[in-house]
Amino acid sequence: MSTADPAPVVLEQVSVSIGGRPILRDVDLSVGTGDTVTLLGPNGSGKSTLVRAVTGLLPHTRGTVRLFGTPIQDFTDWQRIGFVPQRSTATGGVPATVREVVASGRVGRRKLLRPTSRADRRAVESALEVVGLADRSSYGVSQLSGGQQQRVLIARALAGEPELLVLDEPTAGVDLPHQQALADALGRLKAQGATILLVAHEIGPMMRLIDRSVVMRDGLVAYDGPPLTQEVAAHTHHAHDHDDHHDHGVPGGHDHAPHVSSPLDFERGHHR
Ligand SMILES: Nc1ncnc2c1ncn2[C@@H]1O[C@H](COP(=O)(O)OP(=O)(O)OP(=O)(O)O)[C@@H](O)[C@H]1O
Repeated sequence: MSTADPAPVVLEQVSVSIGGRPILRDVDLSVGTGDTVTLLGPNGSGKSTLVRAVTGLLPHTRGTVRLFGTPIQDFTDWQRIGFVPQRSTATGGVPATVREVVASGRVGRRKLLRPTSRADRRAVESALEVVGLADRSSYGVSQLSGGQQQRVLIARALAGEPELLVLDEPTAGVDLPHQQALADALGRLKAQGATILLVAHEIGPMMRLIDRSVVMRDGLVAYDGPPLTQEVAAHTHHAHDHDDHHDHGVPGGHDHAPHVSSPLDFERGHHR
């Protein structure tokens, strides 16, 4: 891909309010073609809100969000973007098989009313292999464990072969061998020129892919720079608050289980 391509993600002075409460405040962020950027930060700092604004799930109140150079309100090429939502926000209670959910990741790529192509089937098979669920493809998603359901969501996004992949804590509840498999799959996507924006508490084996880290705090970008070391990134809950936003320490940080609902929960009536 040429460097003249517009950056896949550009946020300029973006603010998001929910119920009148400011959640993101004047966020500037640019993710260039082929970059892998990890979003870090303590619980409630606005990471999920940011990725929901980037994926069009949440409207921004001020500023500009551009995807591949197009203001998000005019953007229609959604098949270029893959999204892995936070765990348990999109699979609970869905009466669908693993293969159906993964194949739904191809929908944006298919021509209207055309049967699935060989490329569709190959992409679905390969995504199922990557997450280690090929032998469970006919299982109902609700029969699977939480970690396996998370792997289904990852496979769905990979099946779409996106140019921009946004993942919100994809490895929460996923065991180490499957984290490694995901890192390998993301590495292959990256080698093909894909751009990756990753919210993560546990970077684990994905550390080697990271080009840049952005740390959120209280709805602001508190750090944007070289990747944080694996040790620092993996122990955010031990880090002390840093007021110097240009060092490599993580400002603040409490690791936790995600607890904030996503709009998908509301669609499915899963209020938490
Ligand atoms: N749907 C919502 N309704 C009300 N408040 C919300 C909603 N979504 C997020 N918030 C609030 O916005 C703030 C930022 O939440 P967000 O989920 O973006 O943080 P986060 O950094 O992703 O944290 P986590 O790691 O817990 O997911 C929190 O104070 C949260 O309570």
